[in-house]
Amino acid sequence: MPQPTARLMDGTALARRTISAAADRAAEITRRTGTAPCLATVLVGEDPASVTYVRMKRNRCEQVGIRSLHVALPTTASTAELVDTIGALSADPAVHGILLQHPVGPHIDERAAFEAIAPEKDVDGVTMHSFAAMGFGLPGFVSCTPGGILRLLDAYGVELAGRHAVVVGRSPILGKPTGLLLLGRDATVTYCHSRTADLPAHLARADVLVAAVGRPRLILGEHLKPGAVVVDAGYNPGNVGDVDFDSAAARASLITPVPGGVGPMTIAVLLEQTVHAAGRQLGVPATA
Ligand SMILES: Nc1nc(=O)c2c([nH]1)NC[C@@H]1CN(c3ccc(C(=O)N[C@@H](CCC(=O)O)C(=O)O)cc3)C=[N+]21
Repeated sequence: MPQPTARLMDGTALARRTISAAADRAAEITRRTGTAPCLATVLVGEDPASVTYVRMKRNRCEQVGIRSLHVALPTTASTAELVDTIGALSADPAVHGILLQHPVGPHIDERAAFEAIAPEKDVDGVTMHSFAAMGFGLPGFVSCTPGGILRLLDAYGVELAGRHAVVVGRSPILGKPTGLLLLGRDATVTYCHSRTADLPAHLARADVLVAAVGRPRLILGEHLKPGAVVVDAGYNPGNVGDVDFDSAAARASLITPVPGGVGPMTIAVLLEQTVHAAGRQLGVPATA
């Protein structure tokens, strides 16, 4: 029996457009102030996936005219050292945005480290200040992956108001803020997580499903409501998502691929927020 095939939500193409606009804005800021926007990236330890992600972000920065300043700390760094490092970047007028790559290792108080990021430099949307703004629906920096997810849904005309969105995962920088943003757009939001009883019963009721749990191919086509919109925000080793793409694509109406879906949009939002932060700190108001 031939199955309808979902349309792809192409994160690579949307990211290219978003990044090109950010590059124009970065050039304008540099031209008017003589100072290029600057993102500081902070990495603790040498986890190979984290090293790769940070390198990707820095390469992308350089391509669009954002300077990047990298701070690598050893795995043995203490919370106090990390907080001091981030505090110094927060106070440095040459730095406009700060990204602390997650995870930082179990011996570090990650929340304390994130909170050392000055709110006006929190271009990764990880501080309590940014989280509260997301919750209240106020302007501010959004968590990059959740922000990228909303941009994808908007670009493909996905209606959110009144629809049932199911978020699988509740991590502080991914699942939880994604639910807040969806709620802010008047979706009816259900969070599922490791303690959820009968996950399939919730999945079957999702008009919009966001998988953000980090369990390879947890979600199968048979779990989906026919015609569901499926966003795979899972990042697992080897570029494998949380959704079993082939079976899900046979049942969904729209779906993000991995790679080429949410990942590129995460970086696009980071760059966009970095140039926005730089524009404000350097006193170059947005023209458009
Ligand atoms: N503070 C913090 N903020 C983050 O935003 C953050 C983080 N920590 N820790 C790790 C995760 C992971 N992450 C990704 C970003 C882009 C791709 C991405 O662009 N992936 C490409 C594939 C890349 C390839 O080809 O290897 C894609 O999906 O098409 C993936 C994963 C951001 N994260």
